[in-house]
Amino acid sequence: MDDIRYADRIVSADEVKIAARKAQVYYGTNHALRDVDVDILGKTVTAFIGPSGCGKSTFLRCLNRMNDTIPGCRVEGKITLDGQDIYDARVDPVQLRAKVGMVFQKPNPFPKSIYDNVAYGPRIHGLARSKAEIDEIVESALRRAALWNEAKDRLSSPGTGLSGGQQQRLCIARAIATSPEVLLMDEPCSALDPIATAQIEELIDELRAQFSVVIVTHSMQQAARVSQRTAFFHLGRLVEYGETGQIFTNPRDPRTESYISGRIG
Ligand SMILES: Nc1ncnc2c1ncn2[C@@H]1O[C@H](COP(=O)(O)OP(=O)(O)OP(=O)(O)O)[C@@H](O)[C@H]1O
Repeated sequence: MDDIRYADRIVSADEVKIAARKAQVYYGTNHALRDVDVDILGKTVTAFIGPSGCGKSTFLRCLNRMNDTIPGCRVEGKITLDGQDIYDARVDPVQLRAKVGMVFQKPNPFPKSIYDNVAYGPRIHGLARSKAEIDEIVESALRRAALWNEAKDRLSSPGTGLSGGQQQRLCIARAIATSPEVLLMDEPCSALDPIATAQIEELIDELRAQFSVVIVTHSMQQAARVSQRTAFFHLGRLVEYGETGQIFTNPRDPRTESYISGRIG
């Protein structure tokens, strides 16, 4: 892949983790997302912002083929992970989702113990040969999700018994237990209070040392706090994509300017 020339800098093809070219999404006859071209970089937090219904979550779900599970939804164009077409018939979506994990808006732990929530992925993907190895993965994922201290004495208690913020960190631990390369987060803090939100934001910043993180958020303050790159979507199109500081202080497109100054949205 050739290097990519942006207005603000040249990005080496090695830095690109996920690339989309002319991505389209249809829900039946509704052409919800049009001609999206974007390069998501490795070890970077990328925020997707834009008014309600502009297609942020739809595009996020393209990146690990979660749209496959929606009846009537069709994706066209090309999306690659490390240069490999993720929509190729040979790609197993379950394996893909182990590499491109996802955390949803509402914490959704399985009705299982805290331990089993985290051990689930490594077990189904055969990532451990012994109980001791699974124990290690569970501890390490809970530590990285900043939940170990609160959970270590109650690993066999139900995950659903945790507070909302703890449940969301459990879902992050579950997603990172399979050692993904990319973590997709769809408004991960919208159901949380300010303290839990701050904990998740701190965690996102730490996770970027290991993963590419893509976060959909309605909060421009959150996008400005946690991300290095921001993509602004409007009416099913990617209008502008660049360094977060530039998007918020010096947007190039008038639609981005209107949105960040509160005139549309
Ligand atoms: N499961 C679905 N079935 C049918 N249409 C859908 C589905 N999900 C989204 N859409 C449509 O696709 C378009 C984009 O929606 P999407 O949820 O991706 O936007 P969004 O920017 O994430 O919105 P919000 O910020 O409100 O979550 C909308 O027209 C929406 O009605």
